[in-house]
Amino acid sequence: MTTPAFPVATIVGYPRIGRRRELKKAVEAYWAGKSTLAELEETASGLRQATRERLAELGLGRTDASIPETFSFYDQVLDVTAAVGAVPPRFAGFEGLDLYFTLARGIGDIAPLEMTKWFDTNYHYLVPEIGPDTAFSLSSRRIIDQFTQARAGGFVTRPAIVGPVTYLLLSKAADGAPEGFDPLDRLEDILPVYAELLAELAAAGAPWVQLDEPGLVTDNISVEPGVVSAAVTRAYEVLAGGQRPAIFVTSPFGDLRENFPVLAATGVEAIHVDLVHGGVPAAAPGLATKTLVGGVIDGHNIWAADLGAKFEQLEALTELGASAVSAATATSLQHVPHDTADEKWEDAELDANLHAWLAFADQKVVEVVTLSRGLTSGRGAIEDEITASQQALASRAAAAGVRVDAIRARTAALTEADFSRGDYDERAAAQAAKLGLPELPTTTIGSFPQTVEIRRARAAHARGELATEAYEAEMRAEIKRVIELQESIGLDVLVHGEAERNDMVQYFAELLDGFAVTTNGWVQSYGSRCTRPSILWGDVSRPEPMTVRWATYAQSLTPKPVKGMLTGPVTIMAWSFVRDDIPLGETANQLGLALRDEVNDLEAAGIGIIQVDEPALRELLPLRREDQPAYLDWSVGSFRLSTAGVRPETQIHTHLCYSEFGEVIGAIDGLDADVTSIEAARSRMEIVPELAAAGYARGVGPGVYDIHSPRVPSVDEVSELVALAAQGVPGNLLWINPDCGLKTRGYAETVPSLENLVAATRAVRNREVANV
Ligand SMILES: CN1c2c(nc(N)[nH]c2=O)NC[C@@H]1CNc1ccc(C(=O)N[C@@H](CCC(=O)N[C@@H](CCC(=O)N[C@@H](CCC(=O)O)C(=O)O)C(=O)O)C(=O)O)cc1
Ligand SMILES: N[C@@H](CCS)C(=O)O
Ligand SMILES: [Zn+2]
Repeated sequence: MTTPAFPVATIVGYPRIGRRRELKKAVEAYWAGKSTLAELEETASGLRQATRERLAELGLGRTDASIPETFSFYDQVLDVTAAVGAVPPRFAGFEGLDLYFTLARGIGDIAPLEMTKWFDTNYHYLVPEIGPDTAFSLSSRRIIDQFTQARAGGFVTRPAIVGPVTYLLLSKAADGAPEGFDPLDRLEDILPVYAELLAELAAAGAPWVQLDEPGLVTDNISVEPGVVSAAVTRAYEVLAGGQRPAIFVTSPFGDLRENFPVLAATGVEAIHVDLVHGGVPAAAPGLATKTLVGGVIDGHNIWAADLGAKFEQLEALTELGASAVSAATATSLQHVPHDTADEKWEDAELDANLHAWLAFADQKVVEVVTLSRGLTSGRGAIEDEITASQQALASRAAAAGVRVDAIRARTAALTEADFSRGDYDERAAAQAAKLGLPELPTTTIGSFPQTVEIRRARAAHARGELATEAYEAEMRAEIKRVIELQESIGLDVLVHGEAERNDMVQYFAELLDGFAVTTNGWVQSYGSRCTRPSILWGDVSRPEPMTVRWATYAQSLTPKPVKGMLTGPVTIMAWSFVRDDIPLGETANQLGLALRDEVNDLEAAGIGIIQVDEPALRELLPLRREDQPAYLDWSVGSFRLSTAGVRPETQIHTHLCYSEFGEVIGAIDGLDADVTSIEAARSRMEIVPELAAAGYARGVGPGVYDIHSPRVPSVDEVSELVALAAQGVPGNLLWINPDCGLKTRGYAETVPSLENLVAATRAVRNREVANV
């Protein structure tokens, strides 16, 4: 086969939710029965074509495979599950897009696939369930059809698929698989299906295909690195051997390290290296026939690049003896918003300056195209752009608020004592005496359903159509309803319900100095759910209390304790775009201090239990083990800083979810919270024996109600999970709560689910249930 030239400029992927979340709206309308399948397909097809047109307008080639096809209705890992037909038996009877959405969301008693973090991002993928008997066959032609549709619309694009090694590394063993079975054991069986797909793409005229292999940059996986390398060799020996387009393997999120020479020795035609998270690799045999694609533009953050420094990285790649070098992004751009032009910067706190410092997806495409011009025509051809990029960086460094001496002085003066609360047993005794809670206290994680009315009121307030006073009165009325509801259900520790919060991070970013927020900067978090990550550009401080009046209002309505509710420093950082000009640990301490002031103010206002959520604690864990201790040190430290200023009788809670926490139990212990609620229902309490084995001896609330699905768990189901939890957590330390907040749920399922949770707890307390 003659290898077609790899495009000199490309991106690993592009946002697919739409500039105005058109896909979210279309998919949700279809789920709600408000539109037909044909209408959904038409919207999706229109969005794909609009994306291609936009990328061509920004400078990517229309017909040279520069533009990747990275559209997905829900998730790119689920797309492979559908393509290879790896459908667990409980979904038998469903077909097409309805099967696809049922795998994602479940229905009735059919549980969906589990969802978990995609590498170190706030994007979540659906975990494939692979067993020894999973049958693989090419079961969806969508990937081929999308290429053909693009062709009909005047484009020759590059289909992009999660590669076979990463797909299996991200899978979990299906229920009933024998001990010791690993999904990677099925590599030989899945490869023929990938090969068939590649052959079909070649037959449809695709010159290149992209196989995404981020699994090769992490050693944070269950199998040994040597096993991964052997799988890479085998996979690409098989795939390169067949009828196929030229193969481009990407390696976003980290350094390929030992897998770089392994890939170089295979028959693939182009290899991507992430030069944002990793370094320029050493030359390796096999490169002479390959294109090296330098992932120099950060797809996971929003700062405009220093084009001079990026061009130097590309120049270093040209020294390695590859047949050609191209410019690209380090990761897919799905993790950043579409376009800075969609924001009204003149309205923003920081005005037009911020605009000049930023690059969203479209600006990043232009950066890549500019660098590629330097590659083809020499640095001189892009000197003006290099100078402009360096001037923007200089203006950013010098801007007011980027460095605030009083904030730096406060973090510099921190001592060991600021991070420590003293002896847990003494605290526990003081809290028990003060709070007088029953055995197995029941609580929720914080948010109650965000109803259409709440969101509508907030949108009207943002548009200036609803006065602040009226908006706040509506929120107070909602808080009152939620308090009364919890009292009537019989929960022990109440929450105010977070009605006033658009998002648990953005809400705080709007109130803290050092952050900017966007209006249209949506990024997909999972399926149709999106967030607008805030932009952390300067030194952080808290101009005034943020939550105290809401918390005290809620507490004034009930004699039961109401938890104060804050988002922790690590999670605020993980779900914002963080600055890249100072160490993360410094920002974490600034946030820790701002939150500490809030925690102390809540305590002074009479709030006796304060929850500081850290669901993203595991998310930022570095992908290479050697980098993890330093991260855990600053992240755990910043949480402790935020919570260590309170008296012993004030009970500090934290909450963890959306990740597997087994490997960071030391860090959970390090947080030194009095009570930790943790997602556990879907994994049927997997974390409990892990905590027990580690000797964890503070309060724990392993989730007994899976809030990700609209299913109402029965009293028996909840009792069973409580019984399982009780096997690993002593009764005096066990709390009963759902897995996570209820904001994505409706009241129709929330109320009976919480009633069942309380009923199950009472049955256990009354010893009506065995094994407890
Ligand atoms: C708990 N999780 C969170 C993560 N990240 C966050 N930043 N926040 C989280 O809570 N990561 C892990 C998990 C799971 N991830 C998510 C992510 C997103 C959602 C979610 O429910 N998102 C909502 C949008 C939330 C929001 O910002 N709401 C705003 C704006 C609402 C809106 O769209 N308004 C409309 C107008 C409405 C009308 O007029 O009727 C508009 O602006 O067009 C708000 O409430 O004000 C989503 O729908 O995607 C959950 C879990
Ligand atoms: N307090 C938040 C935590 C979500 S992770 C909530 O209940 O939504
Ligand atoms: Zn949660």
